[in-house]
Amino acid sequence: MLTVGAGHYGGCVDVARSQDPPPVAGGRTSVEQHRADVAQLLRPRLALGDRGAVTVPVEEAFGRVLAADVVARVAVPAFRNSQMDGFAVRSVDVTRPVRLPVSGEIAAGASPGPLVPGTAARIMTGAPVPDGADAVVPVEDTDVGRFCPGEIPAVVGLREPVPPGLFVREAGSDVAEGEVIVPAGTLVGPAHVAAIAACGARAVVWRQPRVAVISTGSEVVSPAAELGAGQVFDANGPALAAAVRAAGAEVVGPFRVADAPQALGDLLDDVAARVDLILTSGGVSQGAYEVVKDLLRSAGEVEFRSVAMQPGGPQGWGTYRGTPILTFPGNPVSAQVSFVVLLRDELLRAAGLPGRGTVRLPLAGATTSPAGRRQFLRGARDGDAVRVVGGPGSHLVATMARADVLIDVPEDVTELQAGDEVEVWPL
Ligand SMILES: Nc1nc2c(c(=O)[nH]1)N[C@H]1C(S)=C(S)[C@@H](COP(=O)(O)OP(=O)(O)OC[C@H]3O[C@@H](n4cnc5c(N)ncnc54)[C@H](O)[C@@H]3O)O[C@H]1N2
Ligand code: MOO
Repeated sequence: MLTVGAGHYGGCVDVARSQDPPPVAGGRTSVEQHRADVAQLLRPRLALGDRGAVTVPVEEAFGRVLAADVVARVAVPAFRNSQMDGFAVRSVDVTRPVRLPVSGEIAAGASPGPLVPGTAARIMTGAPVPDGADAVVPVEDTDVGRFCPGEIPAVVGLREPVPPGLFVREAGSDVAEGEVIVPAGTLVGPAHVAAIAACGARAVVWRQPRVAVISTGSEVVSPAAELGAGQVFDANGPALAAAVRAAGAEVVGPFRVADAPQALGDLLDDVAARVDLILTSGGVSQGAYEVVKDLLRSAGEVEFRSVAMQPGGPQGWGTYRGTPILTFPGNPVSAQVSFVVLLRDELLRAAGLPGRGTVRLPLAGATTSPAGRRQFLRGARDGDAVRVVGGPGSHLVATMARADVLIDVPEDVTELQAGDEVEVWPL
């Protein structure tokens, strides 16, 4: 007899099969019901304001929600400076066309002394306007015409009277020192990053949810390894880690663990205390070595059920030592679809980010779908319509990379024609 099972298992581990949920319609739970159960599990534990605040450098503030007002550490501009490359003058010296001697040059970054009355100083954009000067005449409006490096003209001819304040940017004209520049609760975007940086401030943001990502399976090896017989590269760890990050959360891991309950238990014990959510893939169907199901049935408060969706049918949800845990099926398309349909919006919400939503689009061509399962077909936008990409198989991980949406086909729909409207989830 050929025996090549997981050596970590003894005989048949028929642990508490009676814990299976009572069957609902067709023995499966609807996607809506499971989404609602996942939301009920996660929302109280992942509330944005409950995770504590952290101070981060401005470079790390993008995409985070401010837990406190950001206050300007300096005024902006911090000093009176020139808005143009030109000549700094006293407006009282230029009430009519005049020629003024050029008394010096002020480049950006300089710290000039006061302007000698009755003279002009060559000045560059952003350079401090010297005390005494109250206006800047752009070089192209003078008889100098344009600047050359190191060649300071002796005299400049100014053709028109100059009003006070011309092309001078006053200190604090954008924001005053101590002013609130971005209020608490703001989702930090690029313009906020610029404002926070320009004011020399740091950002106090809500800590991101921390999610441990665990791939299970004795056949699963690092994508950097050589592939042995019967092995597969770990696609789920990297994929779920990327998806978690894209949804505004921090990743702990990703980890890989063999079909060995003791090893998985040790890893869960280690991560449970330091994350807000544990995400596993694999080990939840009907095989002899379903490490996740077998361990968590006895050691955790986790329920397993069959959800009426494909891919992503076998699902578990609950807690492990008080930490929420979701167990996704191992097929790589199933794991990714599970994330999009069940978890993505919850993580986005926990990070204070908007959900991705769905849209309705017409199908570019006819397709079929099995009865009784809500299908999440891979699709690609095609002009104003959407077309199916590849087949329904949940192992088609490389094909999925050509898709940019999931096409949601309801349980009772078995045939769709070109032009029929379908619900579409963006990937
Ligand atoms: N008798 C039954 N068998 C299966 C059923 C069923 O209802 N009855 N359900 C099928 C469905 S649907 C799914 S989905 C899978 C789920 O299985 P598991 O969650 O136990 O996952 P595994 O068996 O560990 O792996 C499934 C498949 O995916 C590959 N895999 C796993 N992890 C990774 C990874 N990190 N990266 C890449 N590929 C991975 C693994 O090698 C298997 O090929 O069960 C069906 N069976
Ligand atoms: O439900 Mo499984 O996730 O079909 O492939």
